[in-house]
Amino acid sequence: MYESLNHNGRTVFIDENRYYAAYYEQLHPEIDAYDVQYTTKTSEIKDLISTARDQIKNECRPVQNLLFSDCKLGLNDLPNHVYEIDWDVIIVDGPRGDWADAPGRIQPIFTAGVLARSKKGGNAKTHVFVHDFRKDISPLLAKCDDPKMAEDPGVSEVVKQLNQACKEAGFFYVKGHGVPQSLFNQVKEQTRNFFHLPYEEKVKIKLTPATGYRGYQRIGENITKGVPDMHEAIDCYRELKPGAYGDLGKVMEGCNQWPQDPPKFKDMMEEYINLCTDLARNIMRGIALALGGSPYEFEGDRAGDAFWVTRIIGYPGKSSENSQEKPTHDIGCGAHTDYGLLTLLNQDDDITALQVRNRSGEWISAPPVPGTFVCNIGDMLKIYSNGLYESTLHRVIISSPKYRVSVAYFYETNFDAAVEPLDVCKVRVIGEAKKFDRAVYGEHLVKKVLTNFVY
Ligand SMILES: N=C(N)NCCCC[C@H](N)C(=O)O
Ligand SMILES: O=C(O)CCC(=O)C(=O)O
Ligand SMILES: [Fe+2]
Repeated sequence: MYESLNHNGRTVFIDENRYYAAYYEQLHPEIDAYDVQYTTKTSEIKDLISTARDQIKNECRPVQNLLFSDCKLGLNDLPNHVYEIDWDVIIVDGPRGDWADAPGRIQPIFTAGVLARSKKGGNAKTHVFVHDFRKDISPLLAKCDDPKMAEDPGVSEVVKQLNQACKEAGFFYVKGHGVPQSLFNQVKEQTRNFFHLPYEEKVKIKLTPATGYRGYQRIGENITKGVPDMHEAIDCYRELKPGAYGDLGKVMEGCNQWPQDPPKFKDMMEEYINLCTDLARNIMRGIALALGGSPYEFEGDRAGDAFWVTRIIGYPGKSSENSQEKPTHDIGCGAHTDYGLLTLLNQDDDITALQVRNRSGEWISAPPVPGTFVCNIGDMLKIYSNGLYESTLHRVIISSPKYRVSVAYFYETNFDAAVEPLDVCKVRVIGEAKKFDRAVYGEHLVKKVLTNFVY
């Protein structure tokens, strides 16, 4: 990649592992690779930032020659010429920062900033890209049962990031989520095993109106805006006691239908769903704080008895030698928004297919990041937030020949919740014409489910 992007220029690669740097140089003789020693720890982040602020006029000046600098945030042991070149592009994609003793990216980020600002050769810009978008929500999870969680600095950092992500993108990746990696990956593996079975086997748990729309649907059976989606799926919903929500609940009444094969599929999924429910409730506490409310805003009558939906999905590959049915087009799932509060998506590690529409109307890929959930906001949270947060349009486009699986967990409000903007949000979007009508979640869901299939 570096070679094709860089025409007659030079590329320097920096890594904290001396052996890796040497190996990299061997692989790419046109690149110079150097090793570097990071001296920070992510656990010191607060001190480091306040030192930098105190020293902004002295050691940690934004424009300076780092070779002679004592700023703790700067890297000063790289080869001299690295500081002298007017770089066009700097990419920061390391080192790791996901545990307390990890170095974190504060040194490369600070250094890149100084190099960009300290150019000698006129006005040309240096572009700095920082790859660091995964939200580690573990500080929030650690304090989620503490009513004073908002006062914890780790929690308030997560809340700030959630607010920014929900406002700007409507989508974010979550790590540090506490779902064991083995289970996280196992649900995808067993999903793959299920869809690999012959149709006769899968159709034993067929979805019909009589099953409360629970069970297996073949490729093309789900419809989005009139177009059949090129996916097969098992749909599951929280089970409702008969008559629980009167006529409204009737459509969704029924028992989930679990396959016999793979064995223990039901047990695995129920364990997974329970963990997702806890996780989503806790992320919603963070989002409640982000909206300026109490952490428990989405409990009680709103989502204290949360309804949930789980879709276990398989997408045939493009040339589909690996699937029983040929896809007739490449739309795995047409553009839609999700219906409830928050979606936790566990997608296959090595295939990019999910796309999200940004505020300028462009479709942006949301590639898999192993071990993380992709989260997005649903229609009910858009209403609660009075439109401060958008329920983002997304779709799945098939371009890989490989069969792709994903497991989407949807955390919703109470089935009978009457949803309207929170008071704290009405205040925040004052003067804006946008105002949302009240919606009853169960009505919204039933309306969607009844148009998702033609029976
Ligand atoms: N429960 C949720 N969110 N399901 C999302 C499925 C989106 C596709 C569906 N055919 C539609 O048109 O909505
Ligand atoms: O499979 C995916 O990546 C997304 C699925 C999805 O958006 C949905 O089922 O609502
Ligand atoms: Fe979706």
